[in-house]
Amino acid sequence: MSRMPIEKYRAFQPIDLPNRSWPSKVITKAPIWCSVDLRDGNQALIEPMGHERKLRMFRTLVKMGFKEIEIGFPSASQTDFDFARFLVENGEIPGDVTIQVLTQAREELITRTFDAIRGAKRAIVHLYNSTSTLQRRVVFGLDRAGIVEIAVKGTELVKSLVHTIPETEIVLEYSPESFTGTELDFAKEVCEAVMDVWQPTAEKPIIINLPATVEMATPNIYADQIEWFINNVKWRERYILSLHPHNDRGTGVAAAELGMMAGADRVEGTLFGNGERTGNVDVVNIALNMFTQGVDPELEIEDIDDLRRTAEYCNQLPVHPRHPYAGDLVFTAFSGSHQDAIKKGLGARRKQNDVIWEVPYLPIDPEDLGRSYEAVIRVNSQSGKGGVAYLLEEDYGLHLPRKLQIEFSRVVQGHTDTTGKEVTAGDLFEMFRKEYLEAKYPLEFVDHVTLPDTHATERSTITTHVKLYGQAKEAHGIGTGPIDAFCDSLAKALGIALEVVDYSQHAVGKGADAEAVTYVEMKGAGNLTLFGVGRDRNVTIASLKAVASAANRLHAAAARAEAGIGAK
Ligand SMILES: CC(=O)SCCNC(=O)CCNC(=O)[C@H](O)C(C)(C)COP(=O)(O)OP(=O)(O)OC[C@H]1O[C@@H](n2cnc3c(N)ncnc32)[C@H](O)[C@@H]1OP(=O)(O)O
Ligand SMILES: CC(C)C(=O)C(=O)O
Repeated sequence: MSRMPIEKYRAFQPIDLPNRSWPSKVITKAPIWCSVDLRDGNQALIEPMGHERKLRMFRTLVKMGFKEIEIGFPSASQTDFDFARFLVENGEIPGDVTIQVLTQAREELITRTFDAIRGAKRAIVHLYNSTSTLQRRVVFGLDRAGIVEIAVKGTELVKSLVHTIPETEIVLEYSPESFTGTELDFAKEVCEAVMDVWQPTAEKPIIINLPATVEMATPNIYADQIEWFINNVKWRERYILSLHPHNDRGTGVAAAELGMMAGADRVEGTLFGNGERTGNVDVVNIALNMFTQGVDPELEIEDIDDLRRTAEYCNQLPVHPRHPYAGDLVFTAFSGSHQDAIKKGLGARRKQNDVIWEVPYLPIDPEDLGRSYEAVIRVNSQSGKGGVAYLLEEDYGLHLPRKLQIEFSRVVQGHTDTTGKEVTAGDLFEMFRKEYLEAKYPLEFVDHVTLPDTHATERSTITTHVKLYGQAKEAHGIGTGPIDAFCDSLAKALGIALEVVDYSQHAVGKGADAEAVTYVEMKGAGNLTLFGVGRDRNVTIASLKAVASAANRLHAAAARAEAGIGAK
């Protein structure tokens, strides 16, 4: 028997934090957002963005309300350098937006970084070096002191260059890269050493960014690490604590949320989670999670489809159809019981005019994200009557009586089971038209004259013109109303015995274009009952057509039964 090689792996050790307080905290306000789409996102692309795609992404981020945007790694590539210069020189950076640039703690890279941001009003210089036990050993071959020295030297150099661009306010961000694989006491040591050099104040704080460069454990561990850091590192009021989660275990969003509960002030991430390997944390996801809790996310996400298209264009990568909030299918229900509950939920909302959003299976109102209800319910072989009825009602104004919904959904089910394919609202209407409105054989209604009986005012007499098996026929009847009289005429003259079981009618459309739609449930030979539907500008004609439709459907069902095919 095969076995996974579990001996190659070991469990992440829990953090010793007996009085952890984050589990009972609640997120009540948005963090400081920083987009890293143009840096961490970009460095992970198959084809990194060129100038035009970068600019489109930058303008989109500004429009969304990001106040801090990492625009690249200017010392690493000419494209990134030129892009920084373009933004600065062309007045692309709004007064309330701060650009951020990443650099390794290496002299030539730091110097070039300063050349890139010269002239900006304010810039965050983001300095990093890896601090994890693994990278110390295999990448740098250095002990703790050697790693601290890289960070300190880098910080000293940044500090010494600040005066060379006095027109630019410089904020330092320091990342002990691969923080999640770093012993907490060492993370404290290296961050405090950086702060000792930089000498931040409460008015001019440093940004300490604690990245889950690789997500190595459950998100509660990340929260513990953040809370431990806040409790143990000096000068809490002099640093902004920033999170930078990746998503290796698929829990990047959870890690960010628990990290915020643990006291973080700031979150770095990307739109829809593009980024190295499984991605950076998805800021849209976190923001909309907050929104669904009634907390202002302080990002504008009013047209999520447009945003998704922009991200897909800039990254040249698709967003998964099931991606939270943004995927093509997330506001779509195929399964019958979901459709039924959504239909009822939306109906109840319309009636009650509720402010609070509560619709089964829809944690957010699609309209709030610029999406429509149209895509909410789609029909395939997993669907029930609710979805079918919803689409016919929404798109064609047809309010099918409940029993007709059941009857017609069997017709649809037969079709979807055979094809295995989805059916659109247009397909459904076509099926409905063929099944009910076009049911004209063997009996076709042509015309009628209905008169109230002068001797008994409650009764109507009718003269109908129909075709039976293509032959024109005239028939006469009398009854309590036009339908009853029509049935009487059919029975007397043509031997078609029908009994009305249920009847309803409503208008479709408005004004001169309004039409009546009539649904009649009729009992025929052998007590079989089926619906007929008629549609006409004249309410009486709509009803008589409905009777003819039912007669034809009963006839077809009887013929199928006789042939042993089985009546519907
Ligand atoms: C987790 C993250 O996402 S961090 C950001 C990563 N992003 C990128 O790497 C994208 C852009 N990077 C690049 O284009 C290149 O790596 C450059 C231009 C920055 C540097 O390129 P190179 O000079 O060829 O060096 P390379 O990237 O291979 O770096 C390796 C060297 O830098 C050292 N180094 C790596 N990171 C750092 C750091 N943060 N600070 C100081 N030194 C570092 C390594 O120890 C190694 O030194 P060695 O050559 O003496 O062994
Ligand atoms: C530079 C750092 C913050 C980074 O990108 C990471 O650790 O993922």
